[in-house]
Amino acid sequence: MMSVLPPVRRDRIVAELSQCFKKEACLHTRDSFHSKVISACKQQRTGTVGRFKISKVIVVGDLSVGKTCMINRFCKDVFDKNYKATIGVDFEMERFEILGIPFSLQLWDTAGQERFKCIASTYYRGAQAIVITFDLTDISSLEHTKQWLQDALKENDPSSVLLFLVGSKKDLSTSSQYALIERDALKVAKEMQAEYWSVSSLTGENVKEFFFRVASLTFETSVLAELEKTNARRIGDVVRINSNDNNLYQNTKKNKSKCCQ
Ligand SMILES: Nc1nc2c(ncn2[C@@H]2O[C@H](COP(=O)(O)OP(=O)(O)OP(=O)(O)O)[C@@H](O)[C@H]2O)c(=O)[nH]1
Repeated sequence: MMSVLPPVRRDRIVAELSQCFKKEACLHTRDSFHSKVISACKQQRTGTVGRFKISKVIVVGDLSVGKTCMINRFCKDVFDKNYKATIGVDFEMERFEILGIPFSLQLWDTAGQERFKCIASTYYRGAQAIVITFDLTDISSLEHTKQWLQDALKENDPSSVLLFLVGSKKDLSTSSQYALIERDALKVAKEMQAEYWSVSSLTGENVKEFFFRVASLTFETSVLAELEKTNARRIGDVVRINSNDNNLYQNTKKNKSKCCQ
C-alpha cells in the first residue's frame, strides 16, 4: 500500500537562503541560493533531491551541552530543564520545502557521555553536515570540540561534509563572559572551517534560524552535487559519441580505400 505523506508544515517552507550568524565564520556569505540551484529548482531538475534523498545531520559534543534540547526546541518546540542522558543515539526527521522542492533532514542526536560514545560513533557515517556543540558557559567543552570533530570525520569525507560549531545555553552567560568565549569560538570555527552560531534552547534564540541555515546549505550542496553528476554523465556521453564518430570515420576511410583499390 502506498503511504501518503502529510503536506510540509507551513513554517518549514524556505523561499530564500537563510543567512549566516557571523560573517567572520561562515561557510559562505552569498545573499541568495546559487543561481544554478535556483534554475534547477524552477525546472524541477534536482535529480534524487526531492524524491528519495534524505540528508543526514549529526549533532555531537560533550555530555550535557544541550544537544537534545536544541533538537527538541526545533522539532517539537519544547524545553526540558531536567537532564536525561542520551543513550547511544536518537533521531528526528524534519521535512522542508525549499524553492518548491521537498527536502528531508534526519537530525541525529548522539550521546556525549563517554560510556555511550562507542555506540553513538557507529552512526556517524554518511553525514552531510556535522554540528559540533559546546556550552557557552564551559570553556572546556569548547576545547573538546576539536576531538569531536576528529572522531566524526573519521567516518565521513572531510571534503564534502558541512561543519557547524554551535555554542549553546546563551541565556546563561553574561555579556562579558559571552564576548570572551565567542572570541575563542570564532578562532576555533575558522580553524575547523566551520560556520559559527550561538543559540539558547531555553528562550529559543537562533534555534530555528540555525536549523534553517543547515537545511538551506545541505539542500544547496545536494542540488549542486546532482547537477555535477548529470554534467559528468553528459560529458561521458559526448566523449562516447565522439569516439563512436571517430570509429565511424576510421571505418569509412578504410571502406573508401578498399573501394579505390
Ligand atoms: N538554561 C539553559 N539550559 C539548557 C539549555 N540547553 C540545555 N540546557 C540544560 O542542559 C542540560 C543538558 O541538556 P541536554 O540537551 O540533555 O544535553 P545533551 O548534550 O543532549 O546531553 P547528552 O545526551 O548526555 O549528550 C539539561 O538540564 C537542559 O535543561 C539552554 O539553552 N539554556
